[in-house]
Amino acid sequence: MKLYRGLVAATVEALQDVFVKNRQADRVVEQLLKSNKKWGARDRAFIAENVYEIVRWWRLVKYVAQVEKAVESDDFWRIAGAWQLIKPQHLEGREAPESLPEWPEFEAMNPETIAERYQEGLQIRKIAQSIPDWIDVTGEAELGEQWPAELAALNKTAPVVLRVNSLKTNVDTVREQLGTDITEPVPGVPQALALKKRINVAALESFKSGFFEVQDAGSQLIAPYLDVREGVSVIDACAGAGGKSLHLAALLGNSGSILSMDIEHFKLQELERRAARNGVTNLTTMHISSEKIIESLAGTTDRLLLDVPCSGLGVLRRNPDSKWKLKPEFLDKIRKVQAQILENYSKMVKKGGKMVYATCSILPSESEEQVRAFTKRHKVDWQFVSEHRTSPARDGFDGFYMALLERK
Ligand SMILES: C[S@@+](CC[C@H](N)C(=O)[O-])C[C@H]1O[C@@H](n2cnc3c(N)ncnc32)[C@H](O)[C@@H]1O
Repeated sequence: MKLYRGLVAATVEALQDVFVKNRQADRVVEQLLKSNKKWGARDRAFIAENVYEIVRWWRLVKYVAQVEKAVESDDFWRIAGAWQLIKPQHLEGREAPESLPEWPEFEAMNPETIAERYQEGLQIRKIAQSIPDWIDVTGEAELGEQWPAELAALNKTAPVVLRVNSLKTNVDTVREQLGTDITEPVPGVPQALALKKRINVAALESFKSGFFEVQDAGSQLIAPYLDVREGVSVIDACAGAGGKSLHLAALLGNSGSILSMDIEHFKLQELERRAARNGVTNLTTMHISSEKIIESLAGTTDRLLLDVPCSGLGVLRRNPDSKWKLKPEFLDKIRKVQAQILENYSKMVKKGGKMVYATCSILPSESEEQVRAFTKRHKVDWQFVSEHRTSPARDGFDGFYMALLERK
């Protein structure tokens, strides 16, 4: 395989944006690819793949390239070069150049030292699995023996999964449209279709017509967990851009009502666009501009979804850069926010109504323990019904937690 200087330079530029300018990897790649119309499909795939792979394996590649702290352009070139050399051993089916081109940036690089450093790095879990010390310590403390398997699974590339929109079509029709050779059903997740081959789904007419949304299979288990029945009222209080609100609307067949709320107004605007595309007619949005809004809705809803903000440690497969950006202080802070949301927002549920508390975290401290603490404080008015976890290691889904509670 031949390395092209322009493509490696583009990869280096993107990595600098992610690690020096602290920008989000998916935005950086999207913008970069838009900026050069001359790149063909293979060039684009090279840049996107290499940027995401290096971001995912950042600690390991830095170790191999002997870069302590990547600051200068030279550091990033060395990292990109080292990745080219270790990639075929590290990931199945990846091509690599036989040796690095004789570019000035690669002059001081010795392939033998790189191979030795790679073998050394593999002996140390936090380097081999490319994870910051504090996350490794937290994961082990909270998950014990299960941590190494989850950690390894979180470093795999996530599959693209679609949720077929039952308001407009059905799974068989979408399968036929996209091709039975590139789609497969996901056992236990009735509206899900996994893609066997990566395609640009957003460009498809069937996507633009609202026949499906992109949503991980684990995430697709959350809306059904709320046990909605035709005609009920639902509040989705941390609705974001509405992945689960849209699913709830489909489960309700547009009956009843859905109130989608969030503290970020721009996310609700995106939700409204998606709702229109999906043919949703039973949904309104409300921006949470103050706690008073929550108080004013006390005792008004049959069902409440609290898909709370969290560390995102269950979805690292999709957002590998977040492991480098996440800080322990944020985790402490977000646990307090989760407890407050559970405490204050649960008041919106009617007596006899139900609530789901959900996270996309693999950590019990953001999930099971929050629910245990809440039900302990609310023995009189809340009943724990059930809980479920999806596991990247066990199911191949993202790591979600969901608990169902009933108000007495
Ligand atoms: C896990 S995301 C929600 C994802 C969304 N439910 C979906 O399915 O696409 C959590 C959301 O909670 C919102 N949020 C953060 N703090 C909040 C608060 N105090 N009240 C309501 N929403 C909040 C964030 O803006 C974010 O959109």
